[in-house]
Amino acid sequence: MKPAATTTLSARGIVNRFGKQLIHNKLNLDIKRGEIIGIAGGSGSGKSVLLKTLIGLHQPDGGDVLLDGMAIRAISAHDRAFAFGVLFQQGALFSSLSVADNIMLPMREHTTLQADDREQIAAMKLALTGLGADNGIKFPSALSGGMVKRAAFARALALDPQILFLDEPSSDLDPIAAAGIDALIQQLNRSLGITAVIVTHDLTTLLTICDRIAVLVDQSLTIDTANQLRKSKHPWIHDFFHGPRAEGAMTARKVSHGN
Ligand SMILES: Nc1ncnc2c1ncn2[C@@H]1O[C@H](COP(=O)(O)OP(=O)(O)OP(=O)(O)O)[C@@H](O)[C@H]1O
Repeated sequence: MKPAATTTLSARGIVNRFGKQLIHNKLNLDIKRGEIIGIAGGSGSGKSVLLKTLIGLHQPDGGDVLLDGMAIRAISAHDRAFAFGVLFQQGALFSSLSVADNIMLPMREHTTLQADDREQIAAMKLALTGLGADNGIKFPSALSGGMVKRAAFARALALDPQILFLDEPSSDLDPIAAAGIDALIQQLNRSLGITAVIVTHDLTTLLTICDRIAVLVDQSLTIDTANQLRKSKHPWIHDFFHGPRAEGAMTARKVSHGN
């Protein structure tokens, strides 16, 4: 059990709508420093829109997102780049740039680091994500799906962010590669104390590495530990945590946690 932590990112009364479609109805979320929090919910429930809102890429129709008490709309894109590292769903690497150049891009945009230092840092980030510095010269088209995720991970870590956001980090990966990504998130959280926010459908990720889970249902969030959410009487939450896939993931959790 981790010690009680302070809130780092706070969403207050978030409203998002597209035309007549209400996506978020005054939802609240407090992300604690150093936690791994999962965001789950049905397809189209608004998880990606929520993630974009949290990092300031989408301006909500109502409510505010605060980073350490400051409204993120008042924080410059430059400062946000240091606060948030983002791994987008498909990796979103630039295909015309090598892996190392992809990782160095945020450093070129947001720091005055010299080329030698940028290269050294890129090699370090590649090593940190288990990809190996020798993969830096490759282009994204030469990487497997798991390697793309790790390269995108290395880029998300380029500026040593305070909070790492991951949109479906293990989607399209085989179970072994997916477990490797989970282990990497956990390792970064334990060794660097990084806060991680993971949007995922992957029950194994949710049940084995997340301290808390925020479930997006009925345009709002229900947030708790997996054990408490498994007791929920809400039909969607109950079915999500008690379906055959959830029972398999619970078995994996018992093996890794012992409970
Ligand atoms: N820019 C946009 N304009 C109009 N509608 C949008 C826009 N972005 C998202 N939506 C709608 O908002 C809803 C939520 O989308 P979102 O991508 O956040 O869902 P999600 O929970 O991430 O889904 P999935 O799990 O399938 O990725 C969807 O109905 C989507 O069509």
